[in-house]
Amino acid sequence: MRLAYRAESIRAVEAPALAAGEPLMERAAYAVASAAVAEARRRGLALVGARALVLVGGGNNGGDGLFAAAYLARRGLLVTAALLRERVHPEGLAAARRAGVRLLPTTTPPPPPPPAPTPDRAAGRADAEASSGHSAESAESADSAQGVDSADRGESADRADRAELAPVLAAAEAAEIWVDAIAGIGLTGGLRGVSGEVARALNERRERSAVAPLVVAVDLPSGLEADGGAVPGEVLRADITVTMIGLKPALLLPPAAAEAGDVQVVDLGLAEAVAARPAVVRRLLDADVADLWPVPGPADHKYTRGVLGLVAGSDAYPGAAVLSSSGALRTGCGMVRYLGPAGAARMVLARHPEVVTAPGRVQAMVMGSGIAAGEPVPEAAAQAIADPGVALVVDAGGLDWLPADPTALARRRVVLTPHAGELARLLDGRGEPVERAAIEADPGRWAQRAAELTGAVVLLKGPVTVVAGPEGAWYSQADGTGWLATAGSGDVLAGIVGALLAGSDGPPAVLAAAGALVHGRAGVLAAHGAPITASDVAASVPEAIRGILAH
Ligand SMILES: NC(=O)C1=CN([C@@H]2O[C@H](COP(=O)(O)OP(=O)(O)OC[C@H]3O[C@@H](n4cnc5c(N)ncnc54)[C@H](O)[C@@H]3O)[C@@H](O)[C@H]2O)[C@@H](O)CC1
Ligand SMILES: Nc1ncnc2c1ncn2[C@@H]1O[C@H](COP(=O)(O)OP(=O)(O)O)[C@@H](O)[C@H]1O
Ligand SMILES: [K+]
Repeated sequence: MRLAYRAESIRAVEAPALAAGEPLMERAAYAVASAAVAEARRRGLALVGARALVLVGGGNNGGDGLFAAAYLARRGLLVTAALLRERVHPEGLAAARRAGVRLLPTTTPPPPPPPAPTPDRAAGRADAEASSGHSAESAESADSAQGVDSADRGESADRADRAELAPVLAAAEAAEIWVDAIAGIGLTGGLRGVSGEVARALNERRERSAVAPLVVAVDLPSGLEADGGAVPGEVLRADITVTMIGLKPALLLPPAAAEAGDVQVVDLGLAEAVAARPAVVRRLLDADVADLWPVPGPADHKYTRGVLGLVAGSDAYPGAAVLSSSGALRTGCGMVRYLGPAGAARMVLARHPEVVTAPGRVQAMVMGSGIAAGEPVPEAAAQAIADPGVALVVDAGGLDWLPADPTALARRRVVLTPHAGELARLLDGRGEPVERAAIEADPGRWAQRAAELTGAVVLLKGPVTVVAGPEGAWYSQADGTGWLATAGSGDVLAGIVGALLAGSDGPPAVLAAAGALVHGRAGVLAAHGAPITASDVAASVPEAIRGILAH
């Protein structure tokens, strides 16, 4: 399982270690430099003489970057550190200077107090330094700036303009490696001022360049806020993110996580301490799914394995009945009872003669797939909603059938499986109008809100599937492929999750996440890099499970 921790947990873990004098920053920096070197080698880059640009912010993230710059310089790279703040980490700066890192200030120091004004020289020095390469002198100008950190004085204090950024852009142009140490867990709000400008300019530059640089982010791609999945503004997109102590929520949650590239966790020797903190985002791996999978034992019979009821499909969308049945049957439960309209039932039986259409006891019920919004509640669905012993998977049109009072479902095992459009409708119906686009911009937040408002677990479908439980933690599964974006693939998922709820007493959130993993994997296996139908996804479910259980 991959686990992500809030920034406050990371800080709580690092504080005693820092107080005890553990050299966390040196370890972090060494890991960043090593990751950059390893990836550069993998790309066939000759290290000695290669150029690296380290973007340095004013906090400890910048400190990591400066120490990493020093390591890289000692490995023979030609390293430039762009100092995006007037004040940067002093020990880091000293280390970088000792290692021969070329230092490039970018901000103009504030005007000195009257009555003895002195010329504002830093920008001039930066320019001069850019052309002369005299690092020591320019470092001094950055070091000796007397003003408070620009961030402390608000946005207007970041007085870099395009001209002052020119040397940074020139250094970026020349560099094969960019190390992003602008900000990490200390960032609040979207990147402002010079940092935002640099990130924007470098993103543009990278899009245009024939040979893209290797971008290594320190802790987080700068511009992401650690604790959520939203992208609050410009973010410097990374190929590799080396993150310290533990994953941050932004590195697992969509859409932020897509900015981070390949994420490497460096525990800095604090793995045990961080494991004692609450994880707010989890990502199941195959071994986790294997551990929870309901594998039948010798004493099992079909009723102990669980019976799943299906109220899915309609005259308008009969295929959903077949697809959710297929998903459930391939996932494996003792019996599938199809309880939808007669026309769809005939189609289900033609494809799956093993499905039972007689009413009877069920452990779980899938309802709503292939049923339009606004349809009345079918009797079988109403009975299941009223029976606290039945676990529910509620999809599509079924989302309208839920009780308005969230406490009604509070102790039930209920999983809602909307996509963003259906979630927007659900939230609107509960007095929180929100656009589909806003949900897609922060799926974790809105899935969580829907969980609070309904009392159910909410599995929000999308390129990354987010599962939110009313207790306030997420699962985030990114196991699928874009080929899964095909009509009916969500019906298959509902069947998979339903079969898991029928066959296991496990907590619904983790079973929903396991269902998303299996569905995603089945999609990948079925697709093999080519288009698939939802039926193909269902057909590949056993192969996905076989691979997982072989773990
Ligand atoms: N304390 C330590 O020794 C360790 C710290 N670590 C590093 O330190 C980082 C946290 O350091 P800090 O708490 O100093 O914070 P950061 O360095 O992450 O961020 C603070 C900097 O970002 C600027 N900033 C904040 N919001 C901004 C915005 N919206 N736009 C532009 N600039 C903005 C601030 O002015 C400041 O310069 C971690 O992410 C990690 O990289 C790790 O090296 C582990 C050890
Ligand atoms: N780009 C993507 N990458 C991975 N999975 C995706 C992507 N787009 C959609 N999916 C998955 O495909 C399924 C589509 O479900 P849904 O939107 O309900 O379709 P339908 O209603 O037609 O069945 C969901 O499981 C979703 O997570
Ligand atoms: K960073």
